[in-house]
Amino acid sequence: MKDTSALALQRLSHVYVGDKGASLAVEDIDLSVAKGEFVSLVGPSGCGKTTLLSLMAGLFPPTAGKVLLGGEPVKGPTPKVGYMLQQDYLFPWRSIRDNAAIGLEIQGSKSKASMKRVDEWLKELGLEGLGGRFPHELSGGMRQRVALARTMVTEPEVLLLDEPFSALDLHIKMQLEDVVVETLRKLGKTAVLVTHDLSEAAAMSDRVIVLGKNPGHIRKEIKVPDEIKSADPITARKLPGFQVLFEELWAELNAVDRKEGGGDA
Ligand SMILES: Nc1ncnc2c1ncn2[C@@H]1O[C@H](COP(=O)(O)OP(=O)(O)OP(=O)(O)O)[C@@H](O)[C@H]1O
Repeated sequence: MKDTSALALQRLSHVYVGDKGASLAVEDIDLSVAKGEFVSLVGPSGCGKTTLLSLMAGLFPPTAGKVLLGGEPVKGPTPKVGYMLQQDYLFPWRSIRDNAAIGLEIQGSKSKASMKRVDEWLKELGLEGLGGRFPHELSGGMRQRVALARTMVTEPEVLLLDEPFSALDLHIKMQLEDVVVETLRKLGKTAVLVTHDLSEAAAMSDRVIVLGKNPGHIRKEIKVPDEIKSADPITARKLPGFQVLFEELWAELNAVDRKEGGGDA
């Protein structure tokens, strides 16, 4: 039967081979993400979160198992998947508008119509009138908005978010979490977030996957209650059930640490 999820990992394992021999990073991971769903991956350092995102993005093939995107095997990087990272990687010599258009250039789809889309995204993300400025003239939060515009302009189906807010001040980070959730919900996009911040995972997600390590594996899946996941992340944190959810995640991560000598969450 054809897999109908937006993104699926099936019996996925990955072994890194280097000078010091082979090491099993993740083993036997099964995960299905539905279209429009927001899933977070949390777990101790070294449990394989970035490895999983890289495999989802098709940056390298898994040692065993499959990654499916819309039911089709991922064979390499594809424009259907967008990536947002902790660093914004804006080019300092390019204007904000030209930075936001870089994905289009790489795809060879830069045109008058697609540049109109760039302008619309800059406006949508609160950057109207700043297209002619340069990255050094913008704050960290605004630069991450440009990075989000650059990603959204290429119209990916799935967004992979690798700690994109971790370098930002708390209130900027919370504002941006809201912007990302609102944008993805409006367009029905699918997202997978890697974060060390349990509050962020709880406030943004429909589902949180807690990973264990040695090798990386799925330890527990925690569904976010409806009242929390239907609120925006800032409001979600104020709801009575939020603390309960946070405590559940906290207890689970501490259990990983006790069992596996975890490292930072
Ligand atoms: N290129 C590589 N070569 C060899 N081993 C690697 C490589 N990349 C990652 N690993 C190992 O694979 C395991 C998973 O690493 P990964 O970076 O995916 O974990 P992580 O959960 O993202 O960690 P962190 O939270 O610290 O970013 C670790 O044991 C790591 O040392």
